[in-house]
Amino acid sequence: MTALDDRTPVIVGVGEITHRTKEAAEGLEPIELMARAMRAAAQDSGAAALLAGLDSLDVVCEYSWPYTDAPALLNARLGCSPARSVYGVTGGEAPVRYIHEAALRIARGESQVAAITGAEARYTVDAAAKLGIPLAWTPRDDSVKLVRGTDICHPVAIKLGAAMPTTIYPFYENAALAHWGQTPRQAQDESSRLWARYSEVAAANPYAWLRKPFTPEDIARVDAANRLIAWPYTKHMVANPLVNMGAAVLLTSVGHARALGIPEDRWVYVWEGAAAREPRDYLQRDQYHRSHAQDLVMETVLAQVGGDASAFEMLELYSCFPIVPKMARRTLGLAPEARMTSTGGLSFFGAPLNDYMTHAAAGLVRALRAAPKGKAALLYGQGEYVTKHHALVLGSSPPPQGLPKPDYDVQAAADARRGPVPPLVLQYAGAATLETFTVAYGRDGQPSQGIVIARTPAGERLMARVEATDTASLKVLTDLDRSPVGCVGTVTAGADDLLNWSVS
Ligand SMILES: CC(=O)SCCNC(=O)CCNC(=O)[C@H](O)C(C)(C)COP(=O)(O)OP(=O)(O)OC[C@H]1O[C@@H](n2cnc3c(N)ncnc32)[C@H](O)[C@@H]1OP(=O)(O)O
Repeated sequence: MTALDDRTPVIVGVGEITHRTKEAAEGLEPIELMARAMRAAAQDSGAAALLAGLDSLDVVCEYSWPYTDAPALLNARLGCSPARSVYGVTGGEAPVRYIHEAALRIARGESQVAAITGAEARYTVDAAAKLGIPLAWTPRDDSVKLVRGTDICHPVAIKLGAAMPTTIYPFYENAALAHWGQTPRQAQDESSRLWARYSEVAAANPYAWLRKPFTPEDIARVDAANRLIAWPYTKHMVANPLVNMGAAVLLTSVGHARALGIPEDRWVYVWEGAAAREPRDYLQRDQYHRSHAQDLVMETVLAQVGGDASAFEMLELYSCFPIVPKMARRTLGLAPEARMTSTGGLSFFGAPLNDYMTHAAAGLVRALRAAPKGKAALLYGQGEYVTKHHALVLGSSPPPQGLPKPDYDVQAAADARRGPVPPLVLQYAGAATLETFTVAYGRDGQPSQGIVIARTPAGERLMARVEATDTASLKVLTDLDRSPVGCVGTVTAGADDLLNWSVS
């Protein structure tokens, strides 16, 4: 057996905090949640000296209470002075990338102790705002630029109210179920069963926000407590950002872990990974029934463990909306009833925006420590609007291939799979075939409008509204027994320079 390279990166400490208070005055600000998670991670490693030697810090981009300089505030709270202190960019996959890149820096000998941390406190922030209670926290800095859908999406999508994740992911759901030959009812059944299993995991996770198992019926049934958000997703099928949560992951090298006396039963190894992205503007994509970037990332990590997903003892497949793990599990060749989370998912564990995957990493680390030697786990995060994909293989034993490979980018292979992108037209009248769609609902449970992406007979793409008063078209869009994708409607000029689509 070859000796283990001292530069081999290992995760040695994980920490999480979930602060489930209803009292705004008791709420902890995000920087404090991060500080507590970092201290918990150091304690978890068993080496108090670990934080003193921190040389690299990544703070996951935070939205609920923006700070002028979050890394500096955190370092001051912890008494650390890492040479590399970076505030992240938006994206739910970001923690996976930061862990991967921290491991590569350690393998290159550029870093000895690295931390990834993040937190959100939107539950408290929103509760305090509703009650008009000022929060005695570090002053927030609203001049900090936070990327929103309106910075990313095409102007026509913004005008149509389709620049939010809750509207965009249903475009993929509705296109994919038609492509897979499912009826909407079958797809809804798959989503609610899948989500029920995520909720069971959350129920057993002490850090989860909603610690109760939900049945598939609870998740799919539309009622006052579980209103439709955007067809076909109910409130229980979408990520819950109203949480107070923080998490941290600490990495070091095998050599340094030994020097600090960190016991081997704390070590979890970083094996390999892959990343790719879709065009940021979703109207510039070739179709909506799959993500080439996700496919390539999944295929690459599958090949890294020998081509059979059963090699993953446990998985975390990102779960902001059911379509993301539903697509990923098909590419991995997993059975519908496979367990795809160790955390509980963004609807039930909770969705601290960009930071869910730091919690997911913590959960997988704990699970791998308890697993037999030689086992692998898959950590897959996704960001923006089915846009950024990053997967990382962790292991309970040293990586079989030696130090992790520096190049994890599979972008060129993903791009090579793309078909032609249809030109977008903003003015059009006549027949148009439905490519995909959603229906947005108000708080009263009534549809506020349908939003469709359709193709002209010349193959151009357009985006149009279905008026709330066009009940015949909305009935076709929400028929559970027949997908409307592929059906031909008529486009006419509508209000605000936008187009209307209606069933012919
Ligand atoms: C790459 C990515 O990760 S993309 C994903 C990005 N994240 C998202 O898009 C978040 C999507 N979700 C949401 O925006 C919100 O959950 C919404 C808008 C659907 C619902 O939020 P609200 O309108 O504020 O909720 P509402 O007023 O109906 O109910 C509030 C209560 O429901 C809870 N709640 C809010 N959302 C959810 C949810 N998705 N699931 C379960 N409970 C929820 C709140 O915590 C609150 O609980 P309380 O009664 O204990 O105080």
